[in-house]
Amino acid sequence: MTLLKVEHLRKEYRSRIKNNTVTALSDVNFEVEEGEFIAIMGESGSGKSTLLNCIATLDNPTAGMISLNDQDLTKLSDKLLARYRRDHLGFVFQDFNLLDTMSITDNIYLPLILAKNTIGKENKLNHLSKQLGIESLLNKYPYELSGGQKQRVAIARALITNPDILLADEPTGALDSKNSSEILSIFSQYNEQRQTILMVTHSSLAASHAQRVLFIKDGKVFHQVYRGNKTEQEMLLTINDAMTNLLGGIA
Ligand SMILES: Nc1ncnc2c1ncn2[C@@H]1O[C@H](COP(=O)(O)OP(=O)(O)OP(=O)(O)O)[C@@H](O)[C@H]1O
Repeated sequence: MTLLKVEHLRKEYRSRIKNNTVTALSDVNFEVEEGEFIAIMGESGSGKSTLLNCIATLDNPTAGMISLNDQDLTKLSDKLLARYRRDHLGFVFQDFNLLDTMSITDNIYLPLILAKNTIGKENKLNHLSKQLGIESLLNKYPYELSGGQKQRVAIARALITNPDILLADEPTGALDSKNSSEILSIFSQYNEQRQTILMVTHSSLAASHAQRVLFIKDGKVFHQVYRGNKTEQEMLLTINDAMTNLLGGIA
């Protein structure tokens, strides 16, 4: 079943000083099936974060349509959007975005508290913290944790509401290779349990965990590769080939 549809998405930014217009996205079209794990790649400034922010309803598109479960997000009022974001979307960021004044437990509970949906919160926390290996961290504070531990906590916080889609912007960008690989394995495991994931990344190694990679250039999706039956290693070679042949290399 199609979960997410992006049609003719356009985003322009107007500079206040010179009245210049920057076209971050010119005409983006793609669909995501339920249970897919998709990576979005493209060179710096190609519009990856803008695209993710529009899907996350954190930014307003200039034109076009984004629908999740047949609900057109571009037509919702700000109040309904905030609710929609809370109830249906999960977020993981490069810099974790945990609140230092709250314990790990309270950080993970936060989306449930904001959604006023705290019934069974202890069971949800127990389940996720076991899966993510963070049980011993629950009474600590974010500043006491390593980057890899913080990202596991951020994943628990993103998944505690059981979101339709997990949106991740460079989730391994601040991690060393060992922690990156652990976080990507966690994504793959949740994807095997049918969690839909959309991840922006610079890293072809990170993208090789996905089932499909979309390449953005000049504000459009201009190429995609499918994992199919390829191993991660074979997928990595395919992605690197695509980058070399089609983009002239991405940093
Ligand atoms: N708030 C903004 N105001 C003006 N221009 C912006 C704004 N946000 C992004 N842009 C411009 O839109 C274009 C796309 O930016 P975006 O951050 O989406 O790219 P990106 O592919 O995520 O880049 P990177 O990989 O470097 O993070 C760039 O030209 C950028 O300068």
